[in-house]
Amino acid sequence: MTGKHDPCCEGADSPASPRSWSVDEHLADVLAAVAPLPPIELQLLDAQGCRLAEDVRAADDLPPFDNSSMDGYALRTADTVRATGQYPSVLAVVGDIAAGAAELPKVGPGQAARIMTGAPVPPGAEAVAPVEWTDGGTGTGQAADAMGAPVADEEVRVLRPVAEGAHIRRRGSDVTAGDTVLEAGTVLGPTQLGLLAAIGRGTVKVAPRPRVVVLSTGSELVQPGEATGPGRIHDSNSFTLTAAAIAAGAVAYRVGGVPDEADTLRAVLEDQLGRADLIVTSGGVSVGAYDVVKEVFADYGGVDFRRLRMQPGKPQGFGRIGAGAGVPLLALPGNPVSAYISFELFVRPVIRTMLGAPDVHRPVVRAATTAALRSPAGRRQFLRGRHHPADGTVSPVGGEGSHLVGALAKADCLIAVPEDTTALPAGSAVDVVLLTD
Ligand SMILES: Nc1nc2c(c(=O)[nH]1)N[C@H]1C(S)=C(S)[C@@H](COP(=O)(O)OP(=O)(O)OC[C@H]3O[C@@H](n4cnc5c(N)ncnc54)[C@H](O)[C@@H]3O)O[C@H]1N2
Ligand code: MOO
Repeated sequence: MTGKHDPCCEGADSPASPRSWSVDEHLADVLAAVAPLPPIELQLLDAQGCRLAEDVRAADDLPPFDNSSMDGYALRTADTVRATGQYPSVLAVVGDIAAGAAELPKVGPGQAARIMTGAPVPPGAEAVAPVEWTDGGTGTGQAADAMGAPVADEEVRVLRPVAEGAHIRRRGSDVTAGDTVLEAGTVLGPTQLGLLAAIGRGTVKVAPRPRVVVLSTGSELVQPGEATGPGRIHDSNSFTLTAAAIAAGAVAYRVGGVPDEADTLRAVLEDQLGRADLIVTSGGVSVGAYDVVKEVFADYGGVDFRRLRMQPGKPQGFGRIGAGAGVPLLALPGNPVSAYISFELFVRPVIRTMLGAPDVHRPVVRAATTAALRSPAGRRQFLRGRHHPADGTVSPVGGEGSHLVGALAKADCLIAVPEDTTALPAGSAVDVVLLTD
């Protein structure tokens, strides 16, 4: 936004609002205000990546009937006991069974039916000889008598004995009717969705992905692809935050570049409220003269603006807006690094909580810093870093400035320096928040 003082990370605290919150206090307050979303029934492909909200049982056996695993001939094993390449068993072909066939010929002694992979095993047959174990047969197996009953038109020579059950996939050998095939809490990927389809489920009950509206405010913002002009910059936050919301498991809607005009912001919010389970804004939460975000949220009531004892990400807003219980809203600072780190520390856990995910927080590991670190007294600092798991070290990337998006894009972790620490020599052990999904 315009009219802002130096957006450095150590802006002066306002004497009018002396209270400040720790990172942990703010996180606890934010998480206390949200809960897992109620489950919904979704079409299978809409449920990809979602967590099952029910135990799923199979209504029927899988496979649902005995069927052939090979293209070949269904036959009786006794007919092939003495079969060899030199002295094949010669069987009369009494039918031709394609996958999906409903009418099946009966296979009697001395008979065989040509059968395709996946086709039902006909009555009387005890095994399937793959076509490679035969001479390939000499007919189509489709001849019928005057009454339409199948008759042997040609023959097939079987070149070796075929054991009982050979190349037959038995009914229920995969899944038995009544089995719990997937348990509540399972994340639905391609193979789980395939299993649901295989047992005939068209829809499934899941924890829905939260619908997150990401909105960046600031009259200086220009959308990427458009020319900037004097004093203008490209809106990057709405992309970072939308992508981060999707990576966290949400469905995200990006609303980029809402100018610092109260009426416009109000209208956009009204418009977006209907499709949001969560609203995330960036910009306008500090003390600038044009920070209309605070003004507009004040109209809704219920949005609290705070200063946190952290760097970056000091100014934060959160609450609920809209009718009834309202929609939870997190208002993040505009500085791009501040916005992203605020997302990782507060918004991501909110999304994970709404998803009912067991892993709400990013993993934290200990590592030795490869460089000396310094940090402001009384604030937990989150430096950007690269983690080297092979030797248990972490290297800071870029400086402290909360505008450094170039360095941010090279980082794969955050280095957390505690509030009471102002300097750490190289080699010191630090907490490292891993950012890789
Ligand atoms: N007098 C004070 N000034 C500032 C303080 C303070 O305590 N006293 N705090 C500083 C800190 S810390 C932060 S963080 C920022 C937060 O400011 P806002 O949330 O009001 O954000 P803006 O003023 O709108 O923007 C700050 C900065 O970020 C750029 N920005 C904003 N939105 C985007 C976007 N979508 N994409 C890319 N860049 C964006 C904006 O142009 C500014 O440079 O306040 C400090 N000031
Ligand atoms: O840049 Mo500001 O560092 O606190 O969020």
